[in-house]
Amino acid sequence: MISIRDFNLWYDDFQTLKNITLDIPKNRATAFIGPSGCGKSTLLRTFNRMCDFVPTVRCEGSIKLAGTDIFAGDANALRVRVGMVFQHPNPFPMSIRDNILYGPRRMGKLGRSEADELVERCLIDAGLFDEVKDKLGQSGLGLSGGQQQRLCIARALATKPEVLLMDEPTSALDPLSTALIEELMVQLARERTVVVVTHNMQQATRVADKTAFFYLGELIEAGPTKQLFGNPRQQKTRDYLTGRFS
Ligand SMILES: Nc1ncnc2c1ncn2[C@@H]1O[C@H](COP(=O)(O)OP(=O)(O)OP(=O)(O)O)[C@@H](O)[C@H]1O
Repeated sequence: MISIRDFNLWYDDFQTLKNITLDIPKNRATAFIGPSGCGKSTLLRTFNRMCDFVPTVRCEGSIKLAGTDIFAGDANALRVRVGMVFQHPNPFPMSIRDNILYGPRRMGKLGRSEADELVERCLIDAGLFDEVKDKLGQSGLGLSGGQQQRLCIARALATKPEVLLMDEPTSALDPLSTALIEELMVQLARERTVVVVTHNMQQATRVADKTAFFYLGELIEAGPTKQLFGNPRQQKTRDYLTGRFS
């Protein structure tokens, strides 16, 4: 679904990503792991061109989404296809219903019943419908942290993205909310491509079909999650997984 070839990225003259070549499979979950500062989030953020907002960024190489260069077209059109969920839940200060309709309304007018159906479908897909169905008009900010994160997932699903990027989506949540979101990631990845940055190795083993290990801006190793954790090919991966460095 996403094909990255010889990709390099600099912030000013600091090279953050070095010669990355990687394929992200369609309708699967892929995890990015590695020590803090190795470039996982930077790579994730290039997939929907969030890097465009950082004036000091310079890139070289190619990233294709379903065969098309992501840097060639309009960034907003790309972001409709590539949704994102952040580390800290960030509902907009508006109702649960309006949070979900925010993106679709910017794309065009929606009829009442079409909007109702979309809100219900996104909330069901995000595993939140039963908890909020009687208070869709209330503020999204009144929900618990875990519910807010599921609302953010529902909002990200509303433009029907083919790819969902998740940047440490559970690191601010309690274990129960984390378990719910991990379950959700597995379900979501059946119908769309999910890419998740995580510091939680167990999370990667639970949710990801493929895992990529980064170190100091380089992709050290990528492969099926079972193989990468069970039988890593590179000594550096082995050392990281066994806690020799963090
Ligand atoms: N906007 C920015 N301007 C300058 N440097 C940046 C910017 N964003 C990230 N960096 C630098 O790029 C490097 C990679 O950061 P990035 O956040 O991608 O790493 P990471 O592996 O996701 O780290 P973490 O796990 O701590 O989130 C770091 O050295 C960071 O300081």
